[in-house]
Amino acid sequence: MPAPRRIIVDANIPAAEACFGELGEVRRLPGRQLPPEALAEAEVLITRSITRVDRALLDQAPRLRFVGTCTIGTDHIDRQALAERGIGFSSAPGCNAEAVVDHVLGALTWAAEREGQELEERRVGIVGVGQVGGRLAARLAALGIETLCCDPPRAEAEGSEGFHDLETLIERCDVLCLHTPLVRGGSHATHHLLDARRLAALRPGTWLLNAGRGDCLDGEALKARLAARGDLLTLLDVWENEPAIDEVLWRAADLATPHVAGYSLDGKLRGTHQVYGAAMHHFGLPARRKLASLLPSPALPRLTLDAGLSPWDALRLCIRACHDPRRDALGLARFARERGMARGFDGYRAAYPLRREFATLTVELREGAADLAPWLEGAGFRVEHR
Ligand SMILES: NC(=O)C1=CN([C@@H]2O[C@H](COP(=O)(O)OP(=O)(O)OC[C@H]3O[C@@H](n4cnc5c(N)ncnc54)[C@H](O)[C@@H]3O)[C@@H](O)[C@H]2O)C=CC1
Ligand SMILES: O=C(O)C(=O)[C@H](O)COP(=O)(O)O
Repeated sequence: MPAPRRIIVDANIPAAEACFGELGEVRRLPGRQLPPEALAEAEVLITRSITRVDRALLDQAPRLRFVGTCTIGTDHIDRQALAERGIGFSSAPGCNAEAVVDHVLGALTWAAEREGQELEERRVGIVGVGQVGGRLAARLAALGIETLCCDPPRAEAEGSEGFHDLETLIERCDVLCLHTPLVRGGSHATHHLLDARRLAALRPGTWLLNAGRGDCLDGEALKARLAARGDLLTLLDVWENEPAIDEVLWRAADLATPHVAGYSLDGKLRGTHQVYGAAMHHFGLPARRKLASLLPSPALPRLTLDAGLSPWDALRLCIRACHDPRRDALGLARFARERGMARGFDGYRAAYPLRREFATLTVELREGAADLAPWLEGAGFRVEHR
């Protein structure tokens, strides 16, 4: 198959030239508004989640031979339409799952501090136990936190042991973390999975975190519950109608971030690299570029701890050294104030500060702090003893 010459990439894809430049001429464009003249010529289209690749877009792109999305989620892609036109496709499964889990730990440890509790006092329900939810369950278990998992598709395929239904999680958990993909039809649809009835059933004091997709939760119903009872702690990273999100819900949320849970540099570059590999394979070409050559060394490679910190204080310190979700909440607020919500939401994401994953930080423990090792390793940091 001849190599493609015209490649469109979303403007916010790091290392796009280094990778897709091996195929042909790379043109960066704003993903929400791809110009018709560029689509008319494009043979390869590489997106993130903000480009709706549907029949209307494909009608404008008659030369397209491959579409890639450097994201985990694929709800913005009409895969049936691609298949019908014989257009190759790849997403980047798992690419930023570690980053989302880092973000969840940052958000939950912040909530615990705000409420004057430790996380181990709460039972965490995980809805959607795939790449993200599964890794979250593993890290929470390593920290000694009780978790209940809900994943009906997995329960059906693998047997129900270890899985619970959503009603049980709502009834028994103090924290509910939503990590489902957006699925609009079928027996396991997730659109408004947390609907008015389920939101009303949440126990007073529940911490509700959504880092799946905004449409998995009925925002109007959540707003109504918060206005009527104000008895939930809400940690929202994804929203209905991004980027023009509901500003009343945004103000009501306790921690409101602009869909950046997966925004580590590591996660973004893994996404680019996975899709690059798939595109090269599609065109029968060798993928020579190595992921390691794209990743810079971390700006904060090491931290040293000595005796004196409790495990949770040590964890909070290391977590915040890598990623503090409050910075993203403040960033969204500032950008929204300066530019209006829709432009501010996208603007903050486009200017996202450098963030590396917990696994890039080595925590060196002096002798008096050696007993912190299981906690720090459990949370995802590398540990060395001195
Ligand atoms: N906030 C952010 O920045 C990010 C958000 N995401 C979102 O998180 C989603 C999950 O990511 P992964 O874990 O990597 O995907 P995955 O495909 O590995 O796992 C999703 C899991 O959800 C389960 N599931 C499907 N329908 C369900 C239902 N009705 N109830 C409960 N569970 C259900 C599936 O069986 C699967 O195990 C993505 O599809 C994406 O929408 C992903 C990355 C970053
Ligand atoms: O990977 C996914 O799925 C995500 O939700 C992305 O991390 C979101 O990033 P953008 O595609 O909105 O840049």
